[in-house]
Amino acid sequence: MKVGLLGLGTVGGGTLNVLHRNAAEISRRAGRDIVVSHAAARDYNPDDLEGLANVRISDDAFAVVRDPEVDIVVELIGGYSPARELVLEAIENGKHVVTANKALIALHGNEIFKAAQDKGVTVAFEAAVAGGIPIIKALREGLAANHIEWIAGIINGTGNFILTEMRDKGRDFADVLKEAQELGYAEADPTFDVEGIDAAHKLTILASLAFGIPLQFDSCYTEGITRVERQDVEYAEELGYRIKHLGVTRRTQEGVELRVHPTLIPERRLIANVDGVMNAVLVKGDAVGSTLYYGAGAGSLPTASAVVADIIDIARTLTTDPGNRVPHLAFQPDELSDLPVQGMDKVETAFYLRLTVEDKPGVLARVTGILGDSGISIEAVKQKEPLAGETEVPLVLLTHRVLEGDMDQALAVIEAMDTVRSISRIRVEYLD
Ligand SMILES: NC(=O)C1=CN([C@@H]2O[C@H](COP(=O)(O)OP(=O)(O)OC[C@H]3O[C@@H](n4cnc5c(N)ncnc54)[C@H](O)[C@@H]3O)[C@@H](O)[C@H]2O)C=CC1
Ligand SMILES: N[C@@H](CC=O)C(=O)O
Ligand code: NA
Repeated sequence: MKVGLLGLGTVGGGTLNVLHRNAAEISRRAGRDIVVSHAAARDYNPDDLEGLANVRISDDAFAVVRDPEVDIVVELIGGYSPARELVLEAIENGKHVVTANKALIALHGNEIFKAAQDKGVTVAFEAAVAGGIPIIKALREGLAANHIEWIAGIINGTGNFILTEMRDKGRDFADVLKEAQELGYAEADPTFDVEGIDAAHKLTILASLAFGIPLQFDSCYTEGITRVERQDVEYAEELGYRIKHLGVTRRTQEGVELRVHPTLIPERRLIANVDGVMNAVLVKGDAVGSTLYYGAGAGSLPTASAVVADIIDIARTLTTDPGNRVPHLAFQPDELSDLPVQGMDKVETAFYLRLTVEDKPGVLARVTGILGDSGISIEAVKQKEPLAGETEVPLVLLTHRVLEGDMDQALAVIEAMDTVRSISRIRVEYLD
């Protein structure tokens, strides 16, 4: 089976190397030899690549998707365009597609899967979510018996690497991000990682697979890690929590929650201890209960592992009737439902609040009084010592669960107090 490879960077290079190194084992699994015959890349480093001898390489990606010899196009160039046009043309030419491009799937997946279905080809995207972890396989196949209740995951390796290094070694945000870029973890535009956009792409995909809904990236609430301060990490730890960047999607009475944001998690939870570039996804199904999937969320070989697994899957089902293949979004395409994504004001979580207040008597009583008036009860309070020479003190509160709309109202009143300088808030999830 002949593969046309688009992109020879971190993931493309890893894919070429894994196909070369493990060729015999892969052939035994797939039932046929799988070879890269044609590749396109604007730039690549031949010293990092194995098995180049029989590969035709140019910088023309469209020549690959138009090559009649190519059976599968593997898109690893990233971005929206020309990735979308390349994938659609590959499908139109009757080729199967494998991609690691979560941005492409989250925004254009509905169009791409429709085109693939019409043409009877497969578009596989295991590497697009949580890198090497076979989470898409788990959701589409392993958990197919379940009514999925919720998913919560650390699904951006770069962000988790940054938070971990800041916490463990006190390193500077920009310095750790630079290292993540050098290690090949970060997106071409790293604001996608640190502003939560990459995690939102992945969560959008997970929600569709879990609940049988069309991809709706525009409705995902997205908050990144850039506003997490070191003192929040420290105070959270004093309270027995870790701060993780989490994607959460939950089925509710009214629809689904779809949200990506920093989150306090009790430190006793396994997922609170997932560090560095590792990812983890917790899935709660009604029959199976909670299941947890852990592994490298980014990097050359871990991501290539998922890409190559998809190629093998396609090789195994080449002769299967297209209608009998596993559906792209886990549910039969004519069975997708239109559950609405709920507004954040309807989401219920506990909250960590850090207020910077004037060090005066009565401020704490007034703050807790306002929260109480909105029906928000408090689990813990810590009033910190003022820093040397300062007249302002941090006031840290942990609340019980509350509707976000009620919290917004209470915080608007607290913010207006002349003794309150600033407020930061982080949602808290117990994940049970
Ligand atoms: N780096 C990682 O750990 C992971 C990356 N991904 C996804 O995999 C895809 C590839 O990412 P990386 O390998 O990190 O990127 P990269 O920047 O290392 O490699 C991109 C490759 O595509 C080539 N390229 C770009 N535009 C091209 C064009 N128009 N025509 C021909 N070649 C072109 C570049 O020359 C380079 O060889 C992206 O969609 C990314 O989101 C997914 C999971 C993990
Ligand atoms: N930039 C992404 C790469 C994998 O999807 C990440 O850091 O998780
Ligand atoms: Na994966």
